[in-house]
Amino acid sequence: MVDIVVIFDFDKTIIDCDSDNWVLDELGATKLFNQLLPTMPWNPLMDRMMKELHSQGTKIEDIKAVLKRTPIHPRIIQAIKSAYALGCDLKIVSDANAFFIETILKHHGLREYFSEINTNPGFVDEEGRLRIFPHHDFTQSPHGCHHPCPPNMCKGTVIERIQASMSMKGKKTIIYLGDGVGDFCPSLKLGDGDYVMPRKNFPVWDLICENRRLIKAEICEWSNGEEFEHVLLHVINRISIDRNNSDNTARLYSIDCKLQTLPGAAQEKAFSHALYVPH
Ligand SMILES: Cc1ncc(C[n+]2csc(CCOP(=O)(O)O)c2C)c(N)n1
Ligand SMILES: [Mg+2]
Repeated sequence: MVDIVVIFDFDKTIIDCDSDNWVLDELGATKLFNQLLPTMPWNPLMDRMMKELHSQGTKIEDIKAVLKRTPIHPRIIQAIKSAYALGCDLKIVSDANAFFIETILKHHGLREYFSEINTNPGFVDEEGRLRIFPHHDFTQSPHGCHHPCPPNMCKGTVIERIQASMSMKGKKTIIYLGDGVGDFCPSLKLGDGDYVMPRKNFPVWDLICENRRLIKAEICEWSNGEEFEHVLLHVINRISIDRNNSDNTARLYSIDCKLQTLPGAAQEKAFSHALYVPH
């Protein structure tokens, strides 16, 4: 049994673009988006853009078709399946939205590999319009984090909640993968024994390099789909081997304690036997 939780960012980590920009570009809405961006926060603007597209006749099926074409590296799909098969608990923490993420994951048959998706709510309303809301409602109160987190989501707060639930379930190690400035705060929350996998030459990697002393987790960088798979599976293997070694040490120690109560010849016989007993 592996007790590892793997937490993935989504945009530019699982998929190879920013999903919001991908959808707006593909539907020809980028110009209006850029005009309005100086006047509105990101989430309300995405919601507004979906309203504009809806009123111009864009259907949910058109948005889904664009999402299904989102670039994703085949080795990343395989890495997710392998990490799951090795017994890891997989979760997503993303500043994209639930509709985009779920549509893309379902298209690749990946939805059921994840036990949790923490992101901005996104759903289709009764008029067939996609609505997008902030994960954290910053109009009520700021989330209060001083790290470079967007106003609608502090991923560090999400990680702290996951850490609290892990300690109740006896899960021990986090592997966190991300690329953006919003992935720095959760990286700071990781402890000794955890792993952070920043995407090399992306904003979170720069922040981690500049603040190495603040990071308690082991840092394992990656830059493309092949490295994502290779590094992630290597880290999972290493944790499993370390865990087995410490379990074996504990088991041999307990055998040793029992043997010391036996007389000499019986001790030797029992010890050679004990080493070959499969567990
Ligand atoms: C002030 C401000 N600027 C930009 C954004 C939007 N934003 C930044 S990175 C990103 C992709 C995140 O997906 P992931 O977390 O999966 O990488 C998005 C949607 C924002 N919320 N606030
Ligand atoms: Mg990202």
